[in-house]
Amino acid sequence: MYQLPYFKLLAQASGTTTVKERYDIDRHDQRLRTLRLLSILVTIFYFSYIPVDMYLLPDIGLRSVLLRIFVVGPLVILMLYYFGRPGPIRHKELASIITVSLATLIWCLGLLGTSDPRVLHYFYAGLVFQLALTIVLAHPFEYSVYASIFLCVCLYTIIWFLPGADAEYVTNHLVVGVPTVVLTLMANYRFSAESLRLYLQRVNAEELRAELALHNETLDKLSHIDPLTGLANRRGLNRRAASLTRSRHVPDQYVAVILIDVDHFKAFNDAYGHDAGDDCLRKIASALQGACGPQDTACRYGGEEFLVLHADSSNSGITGALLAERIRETVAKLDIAHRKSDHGHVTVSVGVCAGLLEHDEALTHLIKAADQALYAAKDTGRNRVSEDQNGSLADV
Ligand SMILES: Nc1nc2c(ncn2[C@@H]2O[C@H](COP(=O)(O)OP(=O)(O)OP(=O)(O)O)[C@@H](O)[C@H]2O)c(=O)[nH]1
Repeated sequence: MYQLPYFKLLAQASGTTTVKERYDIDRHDQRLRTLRLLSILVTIFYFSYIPVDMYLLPDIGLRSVLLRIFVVGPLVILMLYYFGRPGPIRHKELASIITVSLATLIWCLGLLGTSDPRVLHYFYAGLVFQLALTIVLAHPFEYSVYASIFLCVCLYTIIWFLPGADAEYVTNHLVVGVPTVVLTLMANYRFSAESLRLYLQRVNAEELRAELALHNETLDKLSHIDPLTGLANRRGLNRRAASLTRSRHVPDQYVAVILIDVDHFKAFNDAYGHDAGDDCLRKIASALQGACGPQDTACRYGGEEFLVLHADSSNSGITGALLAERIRETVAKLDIAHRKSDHGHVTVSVGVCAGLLEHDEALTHLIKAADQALYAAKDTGRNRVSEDQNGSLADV
């Protein structure tokens, strides 16, 4: 069977629930705020008609005042109280529809007591209730349809009991009434469908934004990680160094830069193949991480070159030179066979330089010095640690 697009959208699944349920929950506060404000405005409008009653139909003026104040008044207070209670927004919207419908019924019953024929002109004001329901309060379309049917039954039943009403008068009234009901319901349908469409658009945009943020986070992580070893890459190192430089807790961060280069790695690749070379780099990377403390950052600095940024802010007493020696030993203990090495297994040469990370360029200077120390370690036989001590090199 054909279903209006608005109802089709409402019935669609949204996660574990339907769009309708999610729409009602997500928009509860906003819809309640609007409902409360508009209900108060419609009530003021309703009560402002008391002088009109008294002027047009003085014989029922008092009855009108009493009905409006002592019957509709408490109904409105009850409705506003109910708005403040926890509960689904649809129940609150239903409560406001019932209030308007009862106010219409009470107004109609009030008019029944008059013998003044001018009541027929005034009865057109009954259609204002229709406007309030469908356009001003702009309830969900399905509720507006039910309420409109109730209003029509109410108005066009009572009309026959008004003084002077006949078939011709009722026909004239219908000529205005029917288009009012149909057109305001059409407008209400558009409001309901449009507000649901906007809501869904916003939900989609939010979901896309969250997805994008997640992708960005993953991309950010990937861009700071070396894919072969899983260690930080140069970008990751720079970020860590920048965070140390700007650390407020340690104004002048004392660090050691430890540069590690695999010895005779070209020969290793030539002897065992590139895949075995990759595997060797992965093993050395995980050995590095094992030797480092939680404050240290191990990164793959280049092809077969690694760098550890040692920041001993917890004052454990482990100096850069000590850590460098530990790294050298750990790699040697891996005992990765290397028949082209004098030692028979893979070894590393290490250069160390310690200093203050007081500004952004400090890291570059420390790396240069550590690199000099690394050259010295290579030149003096490899498989050793060499330390740069303020420009002069020393073996550890
Ligand atoms: N398997 C593998 N090899 C790499 C990778 N990156 C660089 N290499 C190789 O590492 C080797 C480095 O060689 P060299 O710079 O000559 O240094 P070396 O042979 O280690 O000699 P020394 O450093 O003087 O002891 C080159 O053969 C590169 O191809 C990598 O990601 N995987």
